Amino acid sequence: MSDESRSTPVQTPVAAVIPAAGRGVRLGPGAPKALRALNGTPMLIHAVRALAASRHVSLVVVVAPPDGAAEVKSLLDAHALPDRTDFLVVPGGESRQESVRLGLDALPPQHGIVLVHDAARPLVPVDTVDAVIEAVRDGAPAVVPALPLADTVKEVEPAAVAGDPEPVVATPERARLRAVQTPQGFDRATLVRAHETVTGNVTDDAGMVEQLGLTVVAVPGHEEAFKVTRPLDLVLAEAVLARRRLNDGF
Ligand SMILES: Nc1ccn([C@@H]2O[C@H](COP(=O)(O)OP(=O)(O)OP(=O)(O)O)[C@@H](O)[C@H]2O)c(=O)n1
Ligand SMILES: C[C@](O)(CO)[C@H](O)COP(=O)(O)O
Repeated sequence: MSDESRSTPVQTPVAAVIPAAGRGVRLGPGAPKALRALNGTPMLIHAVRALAASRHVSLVVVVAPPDGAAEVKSLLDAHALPDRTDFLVVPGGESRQESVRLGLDALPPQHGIVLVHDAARPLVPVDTVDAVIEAVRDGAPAVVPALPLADTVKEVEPAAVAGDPEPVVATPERARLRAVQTPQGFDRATLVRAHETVTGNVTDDAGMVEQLGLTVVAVPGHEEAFKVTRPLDLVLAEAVLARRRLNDGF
């Protein structure tokens, strides 16, 4: 696309907000999830490097566990990032939504495009990051990376007691479903408006933009952008890192 036909000029600076303030309850006991090691390096550092690998990203805002901002700042100081990338650290909130809002509040004015990326998706490839940025620059107010599903999905009547049988009420057509990842990319003003306007239970930022009545578009996600949620995901993440080392000839 030529630069004249873009709604967001190619020079518009891009910032990434990385919510990293969650506890990681589903991962089991231990340090806050973002600070746990993958192959000896904190998950958060992998995630920050993954976003900073994009030459378009000039600022990374890390939203740290509420009492962990100083520790996160020291970690970032100790692990080199590209010279072109600045970073800020702010303390997070009670929910992912609140943590993202606190990250947005810290952004300097010049960043017109914002990516929101889970620290819990430490291995997203740079091509996925760049595809999201490109789609925002091409005029989409909100962009999600997404993958087709491998499993058939059922809608159920949730059981009152976990583990009890649950009646199946529907089988949505799988071809129309996608599993959504991060980074999700936004025209900044749209994302700020969504966070000012939408309340209630949302599990991703693009869902808030949908509630404003705006169009969200999906671009191809990547299997390595999976979210580290449960213990087996740590095993998978270390295996992906080992495969990368082999491919890189280390
Ligand atoms: N109060 C919160 C909760 C979550 N997150 C971040 O949002 C991302 C996605 O959340 P999830 O994977 O659910 O992480 P946790 O909330 O830590 O996981 P759990 O629900 O198992 O505790 C993570 O990078 C997490 O650190 C955050 O910044 N602030
Ligand atoms: C934002 C997200 O990663 C998109 O798949 C996901 O919705 C986060 O959900 P979680 O319950 O906070 O893990």
